[in-house]
Amino acid sequence: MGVHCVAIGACGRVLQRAFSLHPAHAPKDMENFFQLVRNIVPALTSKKHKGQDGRIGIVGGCQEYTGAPYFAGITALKVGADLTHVFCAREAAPVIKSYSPELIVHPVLDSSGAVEEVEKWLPRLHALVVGPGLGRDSLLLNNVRGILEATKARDIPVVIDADGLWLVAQQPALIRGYQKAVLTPNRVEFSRLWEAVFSSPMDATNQSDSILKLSQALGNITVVQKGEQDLISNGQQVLVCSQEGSGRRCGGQGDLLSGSLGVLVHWALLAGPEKTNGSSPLLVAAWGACTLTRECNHQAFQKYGRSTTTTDMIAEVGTTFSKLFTT
Ligand SMILES: NC(=O)C1=CN([C@@H]2O[C@H](COP(=O)(O)OP(=O)(O)OC[C@H]3O[C@@H](n4cnc5c(N)ncnc54)[C@H](O)[C@@H]3O)[C@@H](O)[C@H]2O)[C@@H](O)CC1
Ligand SMILES: Nc1ncnc2c1ncn2[C@@H]1O[C@H](COP(=O)(O)OP(=O)(O)OP(=O)(O)O)[C@@H](O)[C@H]1O
Ligand SMILES: [Mg+2]
Repeated sequence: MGVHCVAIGACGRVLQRAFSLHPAHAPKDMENFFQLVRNIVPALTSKKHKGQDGRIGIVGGCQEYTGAPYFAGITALKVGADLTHVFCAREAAPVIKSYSPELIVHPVLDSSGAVEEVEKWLPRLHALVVGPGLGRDSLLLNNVRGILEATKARDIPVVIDADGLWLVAQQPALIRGYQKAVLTPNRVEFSRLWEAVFSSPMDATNQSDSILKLSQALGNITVVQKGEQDLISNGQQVLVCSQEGSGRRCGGQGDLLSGSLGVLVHWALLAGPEKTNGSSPLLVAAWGACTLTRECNHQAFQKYGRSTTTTDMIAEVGTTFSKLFTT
C-alpha cells in the first residue's frame, strides 16, 4: 500500500517496543498502527443516540475564506461525527450554509459577545478545530484567544490549524502544556512556530529532531508537521506517516486533515490508552488522520489526475476510511 511508519525516541533512539526500523519488521509495525486506529473507531449500533459519535466545533471562516471551514466540517461528518457546528464571521455564514445543509452555522465570531456565544455551546461539543479559514483580523483573533481559554478550562480537546497557528505563534503560552491540543502546521506554519518559540531560524536539516524539540518546548503537546512525509510527535517519540498520496497539492487538503483529526481525537480519547495499547491516543488519532488524508488524495488522483480538487478528495473519505480502518 506504499505505507511507511516508524517511531523514533528522543535523541533519535528507536523505540523497539512500539516499532522497529528494521525493514523486515516494517510491515508488522504498520499493521500495528492500522489496528490501533481500528480499535478506537466506535461501533455503529442501534442503541446510540444522535451526537454520541461526535459533536465537533469548527472555529473559522471569514470574508475571504469560506471553503476551509466547510472542508473541515464536512470531512468531520463524513468520517463519522454526528453533528458539526461552524463558528464563523457574520459575512461568511450564508456562504458556508449554502455549500451544505449538513453544517450548523453560527455567525458569531466577529461579534462583541463571540466568546460567550461559543462558550454556550462548549458543554455540548466533544472537540474543537480552530483555524481553518479564520484569517488574521485582530478582532477575530482576539475572540479566538478567549474561546481557546474557555475550551482549555473545560478540558475539551482542540486541533489547531492554519490561522489558529498564526495566533499560537503570537502567543505560544496560550497552548503550552495543554495535553489535549494537537497542532497541524504545514512547513511554513512550522517555521513560524519555531521562530516564535526559539527566537531563531529553524535548522531544516533534521526534521524529526526539530519536531521533537518544538513539541517539548510547547510542553509536550502533539504536533503534526505536514509535508512529503508527515511527522507526528509528542516530544517523546516521532511517528512518520508516508502513506502514498500523489503529486497534486491543491489547497484545502490540510482542512480535510484537521476536520478528520477533530473526530479521531475525540474517539481516541474516549477509547483511552487500553485501546491504543499504551500508545498516546493523540498520536494514534494523528497518524490515522494523516493516513486517511493521503490515501484520499491518492484515490482521487487515480480518477482525476491534475484536475483533482479537495472536493474530489472529500468524496473519497467514506470508502477510503472503510478500506483502511473498518474491521
Ligand atoms: N478554500 C479555502 O477557503 C481555503 C482557505 N485556506 C485558508 O487560507 C489561510 C492561509 O493559509 P495558508 O496555507 O496560505 O497559510 P500561510 O499564509 O501561512 O502560507 C503561506 C504560503 O506558504 C506556502 N506553502 C505552503 N506549504 C509550503 C511548503 N511546504 N513549502 C513552501 N511553501 C509552502 C503556500 O503556498 C502559502 O501561500 C488559512 O486560513 C487557511 O485555512 C486554505 O486552507 C486553503 C483553502
Ligand atoms: N509533498 C507531499 N506529498 C504527499 N503528501 C503531501 C505532501 N505535502 C503535503 N501532503 C499531504 O497533504 C495534506 C495537507 O498538507 P499541506 O502541507 O498541503 O497542508 P496545508 O498547506 O495546510 O493545506 P491547506 O491548503 O488546506 O491549507 C497532509 O495530509 C499531507 O500529508
Ligand atoms: Mg492549511
